Amino acid sequence: MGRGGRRHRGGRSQRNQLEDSNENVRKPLKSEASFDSNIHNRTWSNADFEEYYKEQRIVKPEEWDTFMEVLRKPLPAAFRVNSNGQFCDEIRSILENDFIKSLQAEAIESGELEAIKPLPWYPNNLAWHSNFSRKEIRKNQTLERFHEFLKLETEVGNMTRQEAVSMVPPLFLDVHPDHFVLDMCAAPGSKTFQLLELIHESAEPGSLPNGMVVANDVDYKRSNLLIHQTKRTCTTNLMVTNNEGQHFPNCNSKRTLSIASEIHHHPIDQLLFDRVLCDVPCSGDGTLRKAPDIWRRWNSGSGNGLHSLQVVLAMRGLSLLKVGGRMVYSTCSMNPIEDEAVVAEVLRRCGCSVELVDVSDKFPELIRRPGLKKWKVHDSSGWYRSYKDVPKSQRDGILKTMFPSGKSDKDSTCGENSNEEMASGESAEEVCDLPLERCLRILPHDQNTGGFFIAVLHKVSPLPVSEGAEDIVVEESASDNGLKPPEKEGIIKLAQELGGMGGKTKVPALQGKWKGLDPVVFLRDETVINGIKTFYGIKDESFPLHGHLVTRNSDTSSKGNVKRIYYVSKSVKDVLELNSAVGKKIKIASVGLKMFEKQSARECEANSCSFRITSEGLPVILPYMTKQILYATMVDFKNLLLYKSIKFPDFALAEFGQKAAEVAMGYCVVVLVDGTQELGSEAVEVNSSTIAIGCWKGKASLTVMVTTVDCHQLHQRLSDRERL
Ligand SMILES: C[S@@+](CC[C@H](N)C(=O)[O-])C[C@H]1O[C@@H](n2cnc3c(N)ncnc32)[C@H](O)[C@@H]1O
Repeated sequence: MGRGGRRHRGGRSQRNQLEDSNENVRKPLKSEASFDSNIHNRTWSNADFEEYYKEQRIVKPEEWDTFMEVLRKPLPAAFRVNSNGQFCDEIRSILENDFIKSLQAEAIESGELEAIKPLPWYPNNLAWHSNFSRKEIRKNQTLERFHEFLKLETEVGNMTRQEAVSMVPPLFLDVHPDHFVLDMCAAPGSKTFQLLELIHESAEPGSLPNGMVVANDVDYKRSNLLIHQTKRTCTTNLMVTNNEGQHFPNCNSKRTLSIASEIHHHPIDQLLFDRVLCDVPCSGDGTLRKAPDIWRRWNSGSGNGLHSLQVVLAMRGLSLLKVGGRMVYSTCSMNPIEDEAVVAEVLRRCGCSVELVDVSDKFPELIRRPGLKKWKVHDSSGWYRSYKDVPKSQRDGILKTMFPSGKSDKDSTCGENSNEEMASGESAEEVCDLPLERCLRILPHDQNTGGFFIAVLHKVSPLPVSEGAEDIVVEESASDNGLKPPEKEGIIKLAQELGGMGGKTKVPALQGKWKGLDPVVFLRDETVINGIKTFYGIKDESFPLHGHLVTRNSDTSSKGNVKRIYYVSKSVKDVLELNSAVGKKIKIASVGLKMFEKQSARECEANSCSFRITSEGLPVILPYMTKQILYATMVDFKNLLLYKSIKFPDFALAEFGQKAAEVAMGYCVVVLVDGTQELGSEAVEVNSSTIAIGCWKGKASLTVMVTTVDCHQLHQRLSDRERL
């Protein structure tokens, strides 16, 4: 059984928010309805924008008109087939063999060559581009079947709508299943979803990868979207946190990773990550085609205002990265102040310890441009070629790190070609001497997408002490905030250094309390754990529950206040165990996979276990269950999906009705047998194609515990299979 299939349930409104939320721009979420009604009143131009990017020469003059023309066109829809989804192959085949052909006529009518096509640079035909915008797909009658297909498969978690360019950063991160990955600014979670897919790649049903993903975002509401979105991956290897990325706390690790820790004789290892995705908040003008309201509010100040936050986020990412690890820095802005200037500053600060990786041979079908080496800085007073031209009055908003040389008038040395004064007294244009051409800029007219910027960084050695937060060990102590004085000083010093760049960086705020979030606690109630094990026939040696179950409620007393129990992988368990003290600083919004949910007392009459298995938990635990399993033929299975509740004598196969009547009251699993399996066999032969649903065995009937939309989708999929 895959992890992505048929377990998505969730309110319509939250789903809409997910789809509508501009994944890249910091702005309030808004409804699609208002987007549609306002779209015609919008101005699809901005003189300042045009002046700015002409001056920055992000495209050649002869390309300018095409660049602007494409920017004013609605963004074509793009979507991904979830690679861990149970029906991944079937869905890809429907796209390749059915929709490519059936939508062709419509494409020709609209003057396009093809209606949908796989993105050539995305592996295994799993990401698709449509030449129709999302609005066209919704409104066009001929596209109705395709729209319904997209809607249903997205709703049940088999597909994800995601901007094509937003799919790029995880690809360059090169994630393996045993990697510890930090997604620093993760919400609403499209890229986290991809990272989880990579972590789970090629895992057998029920086997959990060694790696994990920590998905962090400062915004609590947006984190909830992420939690909702990633639920469909059915992963036990995820921790969602709510910290400021630039102050992401140091955590303890069992691994002995850091050479630095030996050199500095640190008493404990610090948790460092194999991969870091630093997809920072940005001005977002690469998303103009999707969010045309940006035309109206665009100005050069937005990028300038975000530059220092972007630098400190990237620096913290690098300090949390293991030596030998890789970090991808990305924005959906085309602005060099948020892009190349940030990368250049990070490289300057890190010296030889960090390299900008040349990825020009990777994903060659992805059309990209090299990063800029020259750019200027602009504010409401005009253009500056060099920091020394910036009047004192403007130096609060314009920082030296925004310029290609990163130097102020004091530290600029004479004779460097980049800083020679022109005869007129005006500074010469600066040229950055770092290999910024290794960065990638994707422009909308390159391949009919949004705009995006990516830099791939490799950590060669520990960061210089002045920059590396990994050199600051944080341990709990009796002091009020848990920091020993010298270490506290270290953090303050770091913050001051970072703040010294002109940004408004504040000293890390230590969270003594959980600020509205219940603490994560390990479930130690033997009665509950043994009850679950006995009822479902789970053996600790095959699927350990002890130490892997957590709750969000500290009261696990017999009064039974625990309502939901989450299962965490070994990787997440280790991090949680070692950081229960640090946990006061990490705000954990969600951890692991919701595996068991409490039934109401009435539902549990005569039932020895008051916890049912959740839809998202079932694929993970099913291979290890030896009790409460029923095997149904296709007819009875489909009838269950269709009628939702069936009395025991009414099943097509009397033997199945009989078995259903005999199983213990409460939650049970109905597995579809493929004709070769014995109806009465004890253990489930689970493989990636096993189809199973959770049901409730009552006094006289069996009732499915799956949402209507999931039942509908599964019924349709099985009917399609029978037809073929
Ligand atoms: C470009 S969006 C991230 C998109 C996300 N990676 C995805 O693929 O869905 C930037 C995110 O950064 C978050 N953010 C802003 N400031 C932050 C900070 N200081 N630390 C962590 N996250 C921050 C915003 O809430 C926003 O969700």
